[in-house]
Amino acid sequence: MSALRLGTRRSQLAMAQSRGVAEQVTRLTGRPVELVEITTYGDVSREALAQIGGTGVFVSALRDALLADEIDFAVHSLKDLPTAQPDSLALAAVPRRADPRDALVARDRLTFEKLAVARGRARVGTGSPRRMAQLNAWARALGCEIETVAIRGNVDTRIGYVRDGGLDAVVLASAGLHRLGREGEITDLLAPDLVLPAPGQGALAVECVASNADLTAALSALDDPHTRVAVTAERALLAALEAGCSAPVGAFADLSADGRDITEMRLRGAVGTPDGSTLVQLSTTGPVPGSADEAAAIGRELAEEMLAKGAAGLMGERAH
Ligand SMILES: NCc1[nH]cc(CCC(=O)O)c1CC(=O)O
Repeated sequence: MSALRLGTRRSQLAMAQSRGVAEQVTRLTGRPVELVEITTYGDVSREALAQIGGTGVFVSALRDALLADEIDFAVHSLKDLPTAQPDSLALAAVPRRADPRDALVARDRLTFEKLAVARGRARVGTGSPRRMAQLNAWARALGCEIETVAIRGNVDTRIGYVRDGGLDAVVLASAGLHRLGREGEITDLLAPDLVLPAPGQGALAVECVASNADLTAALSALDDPHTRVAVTAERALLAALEAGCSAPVGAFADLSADGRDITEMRLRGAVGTPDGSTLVQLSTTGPVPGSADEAAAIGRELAEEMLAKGAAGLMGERAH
């Protein structure tokens, strides 16, 4: 059988994610998979992610390769995927989500609280307005101030800022550190009560052309329906706020189990100013939605409530 061509970015994280999905595809479908490396604008640009638009920069080159039939399928970090799905491409699978939380990598193995109170204005590296807003709000609640410093670069580069003493800490997605085998660097996992992750954080998206029904069906073997429902609600919230992945929006849907059965979904959303002076945070709990459409409706409803509480004014420039 001919190998399926899996397009992947060249970064260590993308390669790790793609290798993991390739193994799963081979295990579940019996088809061999070969990796095809693609360079994206997000990988070569030195501009701050927020300035080049954030939404979609890592994704569009892989999608172009799909539509040009240079590859058969692609794996994206779901949080980097624009909320509008093009008709020509199918989101064939959302595999079971890894840890959705943000992780702190701090000097002297400090937690966020210890770091924030340890000295005046701890320097915390993150380029994400969402993380800035919530970390600054948390510091304010502790009666301290931190200095958030915009950084970019791969995981090694970011951790390097702490190693060389330039920063007191950096914040990264726990899932990414786990996928790279760097989870030992984590000194604190940030509770979603205090720092809501980005919509879709920790989840992957497996995409192929919509016209390839056989491949779409084969890849759907990797789909985790609970993860799909949760991230659908989170992304619908983001879309209804008309915000992009570089907006200061956090969203997290957790499904709670009653014994073996998953019965309830709680969706939380947050939007704030990067300085943390204002934060709108709302949540809703109800029965687990029975379909993606129902999940999306819950996300949109919560977004409407957030907008009614002033969320729009907190998002600054609308991304796309
Ligand atoms: N924006 C870059 C990005 N996209 C996905 C991840 C991590 C893995 C994930 O969230 O699934 C990261 C790095 C980070 O936020 O630390």
